Amino acid sequence: MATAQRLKLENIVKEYPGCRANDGVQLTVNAGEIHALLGENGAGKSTLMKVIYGVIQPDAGSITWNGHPLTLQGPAHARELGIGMVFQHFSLFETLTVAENIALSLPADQARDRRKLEARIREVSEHYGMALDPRRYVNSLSIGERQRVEIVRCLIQDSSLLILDEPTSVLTPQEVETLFRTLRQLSQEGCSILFISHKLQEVRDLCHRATVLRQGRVTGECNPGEVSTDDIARMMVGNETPLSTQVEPREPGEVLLDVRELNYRTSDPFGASLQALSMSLRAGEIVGIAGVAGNGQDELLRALSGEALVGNGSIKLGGMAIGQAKPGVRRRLGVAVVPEERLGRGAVPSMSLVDNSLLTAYGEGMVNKGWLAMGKVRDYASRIVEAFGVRTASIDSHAASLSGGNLQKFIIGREALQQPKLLVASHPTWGVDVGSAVAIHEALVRLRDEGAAVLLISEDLDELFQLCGRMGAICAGRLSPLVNTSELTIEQLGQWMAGDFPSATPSEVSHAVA
Ligand SMILES: Nc1ncnc2c1ncn2[C@@H]1O[C@H](COP(=O)(O)OP(=O)(O)OP(=O)(O)O)[C@@H](O)[C@H]1O
Repeated sequence: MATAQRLKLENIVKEYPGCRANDGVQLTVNAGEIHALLGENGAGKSTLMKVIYGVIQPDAGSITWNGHPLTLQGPAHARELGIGMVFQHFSLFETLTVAENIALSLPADQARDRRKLEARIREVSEHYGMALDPRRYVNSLSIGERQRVEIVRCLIQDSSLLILDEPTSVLTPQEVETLFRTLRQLSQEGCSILFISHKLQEVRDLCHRATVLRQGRVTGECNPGEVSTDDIARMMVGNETPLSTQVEPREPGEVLLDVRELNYRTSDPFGASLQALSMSLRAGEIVGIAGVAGNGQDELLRALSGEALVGNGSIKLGGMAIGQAKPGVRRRLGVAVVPEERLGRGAVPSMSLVDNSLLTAYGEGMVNKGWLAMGKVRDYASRIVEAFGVRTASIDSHAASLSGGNLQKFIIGREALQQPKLLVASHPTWGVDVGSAVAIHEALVRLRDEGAAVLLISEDLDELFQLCGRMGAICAGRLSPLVNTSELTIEQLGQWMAGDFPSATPSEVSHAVA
């Protein structure tokens, strides 16, 4: 018996100024199929998903839905037909409850009877093993629970196609397992799933079929279970791009950053206060900090960057106390920072790449006696785009118009090209394709070899083990000992991530670098 075809796209074209994001895309998704959409950063995946969800209209091409031609009027129309989407950045109101949030996307007749809606939320979430209390306020939910709200919201509307845009990048390994169980169950019940991810092993584990996009065009299809992750990566990035970084060990130099007994009380209700955190970083080494999101990583980055000024405990850079120094002063002393959030914190969405370059790299000869040397700013932006392979129509494009991974490459490039003494990088390869991840890793290793200290905060354990000379974990604002990576097993690191470690005393910290 032939499998029912749920969705068929033919010759979809979508053009933006200076860029053909989708260039004649063909795609079919069958009933009950988990279909991966793969491709390098800027390949056109998110654009295609927005076409399918009715957020944008294609310039050309046709969509067939359950055998019938379709012109989507907008997302509400898509939802009515049974097409649901879970975005990379959730669209929930923090001060409303789960049920209130879900009610907002339902037609009025379904949203009115709140009791009935709450019962339905409980029923759907229990059926799919995603425990959710409809009366809880969204601001009290973890990231994984928020994602559940988005998924349940789609399922309540009887979605028969669920689109997930990089759903696992924000989840802990345990949450990923739960999500995959739910997705497999949905697929067995006939729901189709379109799954965008850069994590190729996950795609192999979960997906029945994969379509690969490159520069807006389909370049291949495969059954991911039958090929290796390297084969899939090659389909995405071609033969020339290396798929992994060679990291030669290197003897580090003098202590550059010295943090002692740092206490910092966070005002973020979902963060973790830093408790007597001590560590030392030497010039010419990459030190990694693993941990489940929300355990103090952001607070540590704020304390080191100067976004938060700390008086309790000490931070010294090259022997100079900087705990009370503002971000601008620290930048002048050679501190560069890559925060986790790209839009809003790493870059201003409505500003061009040129202006975003100026924001942190102004010390690179861009300001002369109070006058801006715009030629230099433009040269700097062009150098970033060139050196880090940032795909953009021009350096005058707004940051918000870049694909997620390309903006990430731009921010890393902007910080790395300043040749900092200390780079603090949080999740530098989040949402970045396999080829670009290698380019970013190489940039970090180059900085190390030029004598910089790099603090790498990441949830990607492969990345940490590959790049770091020493590493440890942060849990509930406490830092484990930082030990030589060659002496650390993944099991031990897992225990440390769960908080099972003795507190490192200041003398142990000194010992670690002696
Ligand atoms: N609103 C927009 N204005 C101008 N260009 C855009 C806009 N949205 C996307 N683009 C461009 O379209 C291309 C495809 O972007 P898209 O976000 O679809 O890529 P992607 O495959 O999802 O990438 P990533 O893996 O990095 O998320 C990119 O070159 C991007 O700069």
